[in-house]
Amino acid sequence: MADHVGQGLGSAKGYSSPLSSPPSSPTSTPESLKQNLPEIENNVTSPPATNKRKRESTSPKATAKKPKTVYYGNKQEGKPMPHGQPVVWSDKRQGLCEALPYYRAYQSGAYTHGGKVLGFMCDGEVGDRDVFEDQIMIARVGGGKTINEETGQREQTKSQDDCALAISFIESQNTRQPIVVIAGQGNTGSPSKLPHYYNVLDHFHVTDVWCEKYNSVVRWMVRLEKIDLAHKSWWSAGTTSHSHPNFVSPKALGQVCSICKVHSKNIYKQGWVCLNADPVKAVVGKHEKTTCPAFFDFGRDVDDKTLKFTEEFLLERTRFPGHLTEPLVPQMPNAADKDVIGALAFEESCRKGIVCTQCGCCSRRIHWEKWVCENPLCGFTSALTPRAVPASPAISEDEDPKDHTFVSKSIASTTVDLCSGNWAVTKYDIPGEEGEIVGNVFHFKSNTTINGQPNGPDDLFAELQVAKLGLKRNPSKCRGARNEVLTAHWAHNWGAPYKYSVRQESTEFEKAPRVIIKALKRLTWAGKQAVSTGFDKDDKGKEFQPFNEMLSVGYFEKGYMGYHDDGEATLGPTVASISLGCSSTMKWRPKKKNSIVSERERINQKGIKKDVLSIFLEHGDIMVMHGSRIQQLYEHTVIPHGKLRFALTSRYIIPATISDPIGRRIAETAANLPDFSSEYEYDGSMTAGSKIQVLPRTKETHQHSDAWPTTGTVSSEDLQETYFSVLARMQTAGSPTQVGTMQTAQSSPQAGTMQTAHSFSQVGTMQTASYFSQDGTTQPGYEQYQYSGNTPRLCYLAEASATPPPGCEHHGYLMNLPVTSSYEYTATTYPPPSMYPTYNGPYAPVVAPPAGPLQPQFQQPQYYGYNYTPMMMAPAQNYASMWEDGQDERQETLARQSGQ
Ligand SMILES: O=C(O)CCC(=O)C(=O)O
Repeated sequence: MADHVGQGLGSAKGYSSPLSSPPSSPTSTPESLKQNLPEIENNVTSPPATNKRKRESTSPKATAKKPKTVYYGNKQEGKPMPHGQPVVWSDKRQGLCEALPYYRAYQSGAYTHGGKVLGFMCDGEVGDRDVFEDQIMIARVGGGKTINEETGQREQTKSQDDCALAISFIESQNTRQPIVVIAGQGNTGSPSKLPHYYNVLDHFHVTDVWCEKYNSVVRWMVRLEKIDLAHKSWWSAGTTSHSHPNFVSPKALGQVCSICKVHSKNIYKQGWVCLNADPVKAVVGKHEKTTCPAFFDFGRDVDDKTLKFTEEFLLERTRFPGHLTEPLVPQMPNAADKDVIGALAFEESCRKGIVCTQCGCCSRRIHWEKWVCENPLCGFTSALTPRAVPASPAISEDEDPKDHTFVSKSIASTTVDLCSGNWAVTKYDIPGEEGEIVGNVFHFKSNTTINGQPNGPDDLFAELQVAKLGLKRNPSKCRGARNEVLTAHWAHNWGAPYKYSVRQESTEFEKAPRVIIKALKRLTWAGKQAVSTGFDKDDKGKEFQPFNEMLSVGYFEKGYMGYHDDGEATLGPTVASISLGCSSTMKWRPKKKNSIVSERERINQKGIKKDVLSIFLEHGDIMVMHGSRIQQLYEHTVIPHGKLRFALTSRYIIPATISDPIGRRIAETAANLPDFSSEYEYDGSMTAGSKIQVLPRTKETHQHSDAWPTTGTVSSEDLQETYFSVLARMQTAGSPTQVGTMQTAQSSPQAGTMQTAHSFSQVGTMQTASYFSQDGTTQPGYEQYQYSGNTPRLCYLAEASATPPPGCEHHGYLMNLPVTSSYEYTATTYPPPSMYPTYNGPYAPVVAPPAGPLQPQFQQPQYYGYNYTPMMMAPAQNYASMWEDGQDERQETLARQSGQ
């Protein structure tokens, strides 16, 4: 390894997520990966032999498969095989842009940031004088090409005067900025056959940026030299030998121009020429070109198309004067990132792609819950378990709702009085081309009371975070192609399949998680309200059609849904959606091909119009659009303002419009509601959905200990140390009803009793370590608890999922987990098990402590946010009847606790 490479990478801070504290795992460097890459044989690349990068979750199968190199019908047929393989590659442009911090250029051939070039793409459009060798690249810089109507080729027909990209290359050279070069299979000049469509070559540095003429047209050129010259480049033809760099000779010497006094190198075989055509220079406060009059004047007739570079210019080598600070393989977000205070694992860095540590494939985050390598032959996956995000205003960026609200003068707004509940509803009348009303947008404004209702928005938000929603990003353009573009949000459809331009998977309502059905009921209520007060309310026959579909959409930080309409011919006139999580702005603008405009209108060149309505949606708000013509005349977009948001949107798909009878049957069956759906009927009232009794609460403050890890196995020593301590620790700031992280420990020194450590790192997922003491010896591990129901105010049920050790009984808990930011949590009792339709197993009753000597901690029954039998393993019996029996006693205890 060359010294400079080692040095640079040693100090690499990595392109890891902005969440990064110093990574806990070693940074994977290009060098280390290179060393691990075996020589290519029969076009097959083996994965690196070892990879120590820490991952929170990785498919165990990942290392077993050997990804094969895929060759396309590229422009390099007949070229020799390369000496090695790229450590980073992609077959999708979006993959590169999402996974590589040094190449976020979706369109252009170079990625600039802070006025410097960080990444450069050499794909098609190879110029006559371009050079692509083992150690150097020479290429034309930037734009200015148009289609030549005669040849049909893209050609540069006009001189490039000021070239912003050339200035950025000069800045990279001056600041010693390494540039990563990527080569595409469209490049005819590569010395070998490139194995993937996009292949990351290596770090280069700029040695020369100059202006030349080609076909009498001025153009900018750049010469880049590979930084690590000590090792043979992977793209060298397999048969060529590696030439070690000579930094002394040859050198392309030059001379000073007698007119402008500026030195130019001697780079053309045809002779020296002045190359001074600075892109722009600031001269006394203004920008002025300082091109020398002798620029590109050879003093004789020279056909500029036939110019050739001198051997010296091609062979000279320049030691890179800077340092490599960023690796070719960016660090993927890892557990250390997640442990940074405030990090949720929904940050933009987690929305981005990764470079697969097994095969180097740039992989977009297609699945909501994990990264899956996009190389179909690999199988690597990686995940970060997200934090439980509380339903709190704190999860929205600091936005002023007024700044996100706009109502065009042509739109009348009125307040709608609903007969039930305390929703504040605003109705907007949306005009057509003649000013007639074509539909309404309703904004149902929620509030903390509505949000906190059982099965209300807070509960829905908590449940959505743990439900299996199958959310995926789907192609919005060019499905399967190199330029395929995935949406900036994740989605999954429920009920009748909803077919629109973005194709996605759909699951019938009967298989949907309960949260979908609960939300559907709320949207159905809102839709009905809207239709009964909408612009066509008097039009008989325009009855509300209950929704038979729901699109669940999830957004990470910086996700969005672009302008679109819900105007498919198969859809009914009403669309309703509920917003959960961070706030967002929803905006409507008239489509191009109609005469509707906003008073702010200044139609831009592409005919795109300004928004006529913009509303600020907060957690719990419901939006309803009613009127098909809204969809014909307008399009809408949604831009969230925070790290996590869900939107559940329902529509009515008209079965009669599905011409294929099988498709119609499938849609009808998929829309059947599960039997339990009637439990979640919603009528807008304040008591709606409160089948679950809300009982009095008390607050207790408990000892706080940091001794425990938030995840992982807890040793019995840990248990002893934190003997019967309760830790309720908030991981996220916000209101006192948020669910945070909670760890509990209970223990008993007696044979036949039990020690338990509970560590809650997110709503609904509990990591546990349990130790059963049978005969004085501790037997670790047996329980893995699962929860059913995941809402802050619902009781939680922990159920052992494996068989207990001999002599131990199955054991269950009822729990409740509201956690406040001051290390207090609210102890709430819970209604009888019959109130919990999702659970049919046994419940641990609250009973008195066992007889006999006890540790002081166990001498009183404890109520730590949940009631349980402190140390005794309850024998299997009829818990439900025991519950009933203990009811009075519990009420008394509660009354005592709440000082009544
Ligand atoms: O509220 C949202 O995020 C998007 C709703 C929407 O426009 C849709 O699903 O079509």
